[in-house]
Amino acid sequence: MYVSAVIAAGGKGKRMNSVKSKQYLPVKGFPILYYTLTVFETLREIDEIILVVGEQDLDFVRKDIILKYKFKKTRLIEGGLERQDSVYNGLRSCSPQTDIVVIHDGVRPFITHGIILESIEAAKLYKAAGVAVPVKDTIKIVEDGFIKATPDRRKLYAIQTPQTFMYEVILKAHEIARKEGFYGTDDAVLVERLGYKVKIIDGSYENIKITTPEDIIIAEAFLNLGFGEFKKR
Ligand SMILES: Nc1ccn([C@@H]2O[C@H](COP(=O)(O)OP(=O)(O)OP(=O)(O)O)[C@@H](O)[C@H]2O)c(=O)n1
Ligand SMILES: C[C@](O)(CO)[C@H](O)COP(=O)(O)O
Repeated sequence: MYVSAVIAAGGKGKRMNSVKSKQYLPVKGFPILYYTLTVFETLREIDEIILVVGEQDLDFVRKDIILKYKFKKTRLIEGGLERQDSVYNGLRSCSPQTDIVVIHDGVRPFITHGIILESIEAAKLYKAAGVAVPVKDTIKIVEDGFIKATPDRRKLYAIQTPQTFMYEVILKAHEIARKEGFYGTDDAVLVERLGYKVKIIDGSYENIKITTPEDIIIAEAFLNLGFGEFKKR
């Protein structure tokens, strides 16, 4: 089986409120994206990495990340306006022999090899798999500033990445969504709406998506503690 990874790193990171996009912010001396790519570069089962970045960042990423850190499996391509557009560009750039594609956010550096491998195995069995964790808070549905409903927490999961699919399934789902003008905030929803059952596999509360400024402090603490694949040296 030929396994491609699509790493989505074409966002502007508006919620981070920083001049530089958040995937390039340094944590303990290295850009966040360096950590995420390192996890995938060092996993033998990943055959190629398609890294999707904003058009304005292509030269900088090629020189200051891919060449500088000698990432051998990574190919760089241009992203789109929304995350979904970036992932679609990534999917179209996968090698023709791709069987399975692992889609991951460039800003989730604490993913582990173990979880990625489980997601690949689940995609082989079920065609579609997403990593998720049970929500810790009680979630309310709110309308016009008032609580409308309180869904049963036992059924609520926070979806993460990687989300891993048989290649032809996710490519078709993206193409249909584009044709119909449907935009979702993850990739699983695009196959859900076609009737596929997406297998949930256990994620990790460490697999945070670096989104707002306090997440940088958390990421630094996680690195100091040797979380993810970044064991204490
Ligand atoms: N046009 C886009 C938008 C987002 N992403 C990527 O998708 C991942 C998850 O998105 P999110 O955390 O929302 O990132 P941003 O869109 O950059 O953040 P914000 O919504 O705060 O602007 C990130 O790695 C981001 O770089 C992307 O590849 N292309
Ligand atoms: C795909 C995702 O990581 C699942 O949690 C997330 O939805 C992407 O982030 P965004 O902030 O919604 O773009």
